Amino acid sequence: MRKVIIAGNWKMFKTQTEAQEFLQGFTSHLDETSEDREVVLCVPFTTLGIMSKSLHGSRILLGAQNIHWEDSGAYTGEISGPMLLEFGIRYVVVGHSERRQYFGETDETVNWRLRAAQRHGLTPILCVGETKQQRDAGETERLIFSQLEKDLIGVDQNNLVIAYEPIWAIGTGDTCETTEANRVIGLIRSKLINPNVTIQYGGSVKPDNIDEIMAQPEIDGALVGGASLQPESFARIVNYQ
Ligand SMILES: O=C[C@H](O)COP(=O)(O)O
Repeated sequence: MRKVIIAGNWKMFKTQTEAQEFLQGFTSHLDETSEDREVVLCVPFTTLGIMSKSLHGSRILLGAQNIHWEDSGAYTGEISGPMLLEFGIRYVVVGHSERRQYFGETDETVNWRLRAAQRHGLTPILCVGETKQQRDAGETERLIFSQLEKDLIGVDQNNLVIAYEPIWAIGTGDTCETTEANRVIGLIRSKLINPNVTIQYGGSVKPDNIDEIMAQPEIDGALVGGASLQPESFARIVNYQ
């Protein structure tokens, strides 16, 4: 039985005050019927402290958006596993396309970060996905298989979540056809040693498309950016039918 995980990725949004305001609205909108799924918020480092306190005893789990591969060292601007563990987090996003595109993340550094997360008992959410150009050139499968092959060297597939995020669908409102997302996720699963890895879809997930996305047999959850910033819209996504 595969675990269903709906995760919000706040990216570089929300101050501590805004994070607390979000939680007040969000928790009151969660349905009891959604208890069969895990709810995760991957928040900016600066809100981990306040979120950790506010979520104590709650069903909502906390995640970070990056982790360095070393435990400490001269790496200005980076955050390590032991630093994250102090906040009681369970998940960490690794290899998001924005990290790959704007911050020089490579498959090699993604692999190091994945293994560091697991070394500290955290569950990494590995993001893979193709650009519009790669899709149009018919390179989607080759690119994703290459990412998986390189990123997963030495990674324990029993403590792993994968998010298929077509880059052209991120923040654009241009959602991937649900049947196509299902097809690609099925292909990703076929390349794994552990077929029970939770594989999410990410890219313009909204309250009005989540039911259709989650009805697809290969899709085990969602990694939600923009629509996770508003309490009502993220609660509607978590409460999908
Ligand atoms: O991590 C989340 C994804 O990048 C999706 O972002 P989005 O829901 O704003 O398209």
